[in-house]
Amino acid sequence: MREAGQMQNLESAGAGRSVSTQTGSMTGEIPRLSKVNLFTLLSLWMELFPAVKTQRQKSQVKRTGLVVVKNMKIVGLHCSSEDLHAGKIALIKHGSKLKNCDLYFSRKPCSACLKMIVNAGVNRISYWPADPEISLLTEASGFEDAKLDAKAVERLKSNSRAHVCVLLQPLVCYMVQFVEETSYKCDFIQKISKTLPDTNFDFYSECKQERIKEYEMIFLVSNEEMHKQILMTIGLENLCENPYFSNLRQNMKDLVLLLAAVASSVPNFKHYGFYCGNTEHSNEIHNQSLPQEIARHCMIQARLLAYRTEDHKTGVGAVIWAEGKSRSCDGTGAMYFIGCGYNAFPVGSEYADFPHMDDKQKDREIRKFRYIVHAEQNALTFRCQEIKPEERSMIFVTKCPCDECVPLIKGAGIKQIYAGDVDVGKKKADISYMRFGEVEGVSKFTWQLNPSRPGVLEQNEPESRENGVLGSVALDEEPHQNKKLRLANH
Ligand SMILES: O=c1ccn([C@H]2C[C@H](O)[C@@H](COP(=O)(O)OP(=O)(O)OP(=O)(O)O)O2)c(=O)[nH]1
Repeated sequence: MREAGQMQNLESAGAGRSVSTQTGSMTGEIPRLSKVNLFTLLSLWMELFPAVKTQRQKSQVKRTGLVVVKNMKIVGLHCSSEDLHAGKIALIKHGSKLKNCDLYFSRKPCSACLKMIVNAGVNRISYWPADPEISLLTEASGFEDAKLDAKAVERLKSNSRAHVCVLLQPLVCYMVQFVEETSYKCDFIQKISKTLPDTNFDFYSECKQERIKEYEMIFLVSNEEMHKQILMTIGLENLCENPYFSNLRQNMKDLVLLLAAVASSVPNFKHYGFYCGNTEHSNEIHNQSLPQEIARHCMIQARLLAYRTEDHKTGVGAVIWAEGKSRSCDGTGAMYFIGCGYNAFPVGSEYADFPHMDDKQKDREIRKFRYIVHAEQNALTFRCQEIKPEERSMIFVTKCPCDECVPLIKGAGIKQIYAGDVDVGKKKADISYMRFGEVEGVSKFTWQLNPSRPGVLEQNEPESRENGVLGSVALDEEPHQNKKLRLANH
């Protein structure tokens, strides 16, 4: 038996199947991200959630991302705010529902957070083994406090029922190559590439290199000796010996590289972003839409989810967020997580239960389409919050929603769709994409050049929104005068 399409068990059906090589991966096999690595990557990514402008980084307390998982389903995506650490936010948001949950932190939580989440009865606390939330890479005055806190964390850990651990699985063979290849080939990059006058300019690789540098600075401790010292202080002396230490660092580097590749596949590039194609209403729609950096952030979450697909050929990820009426304590501002999923066969089915063929296969009976549950369908089925009609809710899908999904999205009361649009208007033999273009009452934002004239929009922008909350400060989207690629921070 397997879990739901939201979070299937990798080990049961994951890596190493034979496929018809549409992926172009080196062996013709499609690698798959383990659920543990997916949770870990999402926690790192949540640490990078575009900060609300007023958020100041308190020097010694590092921003931290958090993924809350219950019965293998993601029930919370959070990041710390100016006032509250991620663990405290989890406590406020989930309370006693944290019982038996697994928490994935992008940094080892501090003692104040740990005592509360342990007290709530969580099952497992996993953290990224680099600099903890109370930074140990700090100037002398704060170092003693940071060490004391690390000691208290160890004491809480050894006396708690919860399993507190580092969970990093090595990526399956060719995973990094596969992600790099599919990120480069993904619709967003291809759409930009087509418009670049200089075809030799590999802006994707350039973007990825910048992201790697940036994320290594944030998530890795560059100095190996320093990293060992941190591991010793946070109770991981057993990982300081080789080969454990070098394996750990290699795993960490691979995950950072993977994150950089996926993040670069939805880049902050010139005037590209998620826009409503209808220029007549563009101003009105623009005001309703999310800031581009948040839309890109959520689409990258969906892209990460797509690497858990059970479809041999086409991985699709979907994530649903909503915007509350006012900013909450979460570092995501007014935005809160509703649900996520990817395309997979029905819960409980075995790998061989259903056909896996695409429409190149003449015999329609052995095609996958009537069996596979779509990413949006899994996100809706396994959502952890209701979709409130009075709030703006939005779904991010890595490809255009098909005719089976569009009425579901609309019927569920989702107000906005952010999606790729490569298949829009296509009618294939067993799946079609005709309805997306015509659907009314839902705003659609697809990846394209800003349809309003660049410059004009920026100067006249009346108001901007920060993480879903109206604000008076203009968002600093890229200044676009330079022909050369300029890469902004995520
Ligand atoms: O809204 C949608 C549409 C499709 N899918 C999934 C279902 C199926 O697993 C796959 C189908 O993708 P596609 O239409 O691209 O067909 P394909 O046969 O995989 O590829 P091709 O583009 O060559 O036809 O995508 C979703 O999850 N959500």
